[in-house]
Amino acid sequence: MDAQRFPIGPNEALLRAEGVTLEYRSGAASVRATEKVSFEVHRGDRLVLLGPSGCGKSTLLKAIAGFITPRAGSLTLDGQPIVRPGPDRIVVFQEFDQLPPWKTVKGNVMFPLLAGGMARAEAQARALHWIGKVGLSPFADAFPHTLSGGMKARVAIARALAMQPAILLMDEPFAALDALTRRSMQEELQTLWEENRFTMLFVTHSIEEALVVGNRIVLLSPHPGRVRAELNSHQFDLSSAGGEAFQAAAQRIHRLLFDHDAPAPAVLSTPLSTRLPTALSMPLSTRLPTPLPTELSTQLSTGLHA
Ligand SMILES: Nc1ncnc2c1ncn2[C@@H]1O[C@H](COP(=O)(O)OP(=O)(O)OP(=O)(O)O)[C@@H](O)[C@H]1O
Repeated sequence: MDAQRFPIGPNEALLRAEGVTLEYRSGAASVRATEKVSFEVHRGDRLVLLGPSGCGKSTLLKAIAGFITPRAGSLTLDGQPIVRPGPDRIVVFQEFDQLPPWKTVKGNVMFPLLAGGMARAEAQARALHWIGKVGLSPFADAFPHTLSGGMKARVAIARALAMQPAILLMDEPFAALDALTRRSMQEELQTLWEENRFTMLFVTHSIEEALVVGNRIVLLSPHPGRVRAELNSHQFDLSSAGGEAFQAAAQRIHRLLFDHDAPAPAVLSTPLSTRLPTALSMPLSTRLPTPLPTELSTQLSTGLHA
């Protein structure tokens, strides 16, 4: 991998959402998915959009991917307005059956590279590099139906990173996986990020996943999504899951999202200088899975502790 492809600038905003209101229209009816949402993703960030089901997370990701035009506000990447889809923004979804079943793992990863005009030999080398990075070298010639859910997730991530996007957009990529596989995928994603320092925008409605995966978290209110708070979470990883500080952070997030009597947080008034300046301060410690306390296996779809 050409390390130059994922440069980290000092405190540099790569993606900017400013006052983004998104709506779905059907005839005279319209559904407002988000309202005046603002946040920034810096180069090398692992920013998580966290909020309950229906708060507009996926819609925001679709708008950033260029499939939906904001009703109000603006989205820019590297200072340029986002007006259409492009190879600089690749989305990984949770439906891994998006992998064409008639193509091998290698064929799946090569496909968008070839479609983008890359020479076959280069596409193959690039594909094999990323297949190796996600630990699937022995399965390069396997077909998707012979792979587990976690392996399909790895192929989707390899395919996305092989495109060397400016930003990787992940829409609950591990939500369909069993709990153990989900945890190992979160860990593998961390390892990949530590090795390659790509920029990622990750959508989830799991508080624990947000704390483990992100270096910053933007909390969205229930429908229509508005920014409720922005928090640093770079100090957490799978090894801290279940610890006191982790539980306190999870409970605080839960209160911010659902306790309307909680004091209003510093929504967007958090000065940029107090945000995590770069993703470089993420500890590079080895991550040892520890069991999550059951009271914290919080899924926000219900708004209640599970
Ligand atoms: N194609 C559509 N047409 C009309 N309304 C839609 C469409 N897609 C989503 N919505 C509505 O927009 C709102 C936001 O949906 P969205 O899928 O972005 O939420 P979400 O936060 O990603 O939810 P989840 O976590 O359940 O995936 C919801 O009220 C949803 O019903």
